[in-house]
Amino acid sequence: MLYSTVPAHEKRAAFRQALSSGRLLRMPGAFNPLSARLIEQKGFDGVYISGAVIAADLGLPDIGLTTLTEVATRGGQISRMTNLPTLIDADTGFGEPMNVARTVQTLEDAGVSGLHIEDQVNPKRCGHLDGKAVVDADTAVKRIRAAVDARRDANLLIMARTDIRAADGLGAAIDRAKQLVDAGADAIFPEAMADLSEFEAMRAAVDVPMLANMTEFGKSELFSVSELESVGANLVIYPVSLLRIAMGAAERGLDALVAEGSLKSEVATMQTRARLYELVDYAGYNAFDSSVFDFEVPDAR
Ligand SMILES: C[C@](O)(C(=O)O)[C@H](CC(=O)O)C(=O)O
Ligand SMILES: [Mg+2]
Repeated sequence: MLYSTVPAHEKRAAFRQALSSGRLLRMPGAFNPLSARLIEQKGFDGVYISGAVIAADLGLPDIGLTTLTEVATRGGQISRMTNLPTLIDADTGFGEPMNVARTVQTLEDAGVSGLHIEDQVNPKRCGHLDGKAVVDADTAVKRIRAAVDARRDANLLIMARTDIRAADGLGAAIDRAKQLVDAGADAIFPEAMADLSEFEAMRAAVDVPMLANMTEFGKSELFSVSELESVGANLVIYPVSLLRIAMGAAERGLDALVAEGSLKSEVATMQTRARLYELVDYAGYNAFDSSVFDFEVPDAR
């Protein structure tokens, strides 16, 4: 009822432990707090909170327009709805290294389990688009050092993302990843790897957990869980997938309403009222106050 029952520091400790297990952790992106509950019920290992989704949700492109306050608010809303660890996209850290420090503390207060900071210039863009530019190594390293020094819970995972692969190739990505790990990054997010062998090369180069980004319509092929396991990835995100699925369904539903004058034909594919009530735990609230749920719910699954 109401919120997650696991405090943030325990989720962070559990996340650290899971990452060291050698198992590939699967973290779909939640597009709202409710979808985080679905991700948890389906048995996933964690919840990703995507910057692209936060921006898209507000009707904005993913070019660094969202503010730290907006991102932290969403991070808190999602984190408090799930017992799973959450990993949030902190983009470039919202400014200079001192801003990065504030970003880390603000996101830590929001209850996330980890965050990633990337080495793109401001304004940033989606990592799977052409024409990205990255900052020099010194600036990238300063961002990570500031992030690591700012956290108060030693288990808050600071992940360094590098976007340099698209501009300067795999060799540069490996060099950059090593520098970021030396600067204190707990994990690495090599963005826009071209194929499995690139993940494998990155894996061999650094000895911290490595993330694979399986975003659709991007630069990377959509590798399966077992393929990613075989190259030593520790974590896989499906950052925008649930939003794409939901928006695809919404668009088809609206087309049907226009064409048919009613949504009758769509009802079979909708989440039922009963399932929604199960997900938001009406029964739990009723145990607290029996007047909450004293009605019949039609259409049980
Ligand atoms: C992971 C990512 O940073 C995100 O914001 O979810 C995006 C995803 C996307 O735009 O497909 C990225 O890869 O840059
Ligand atoms: Mg992003």
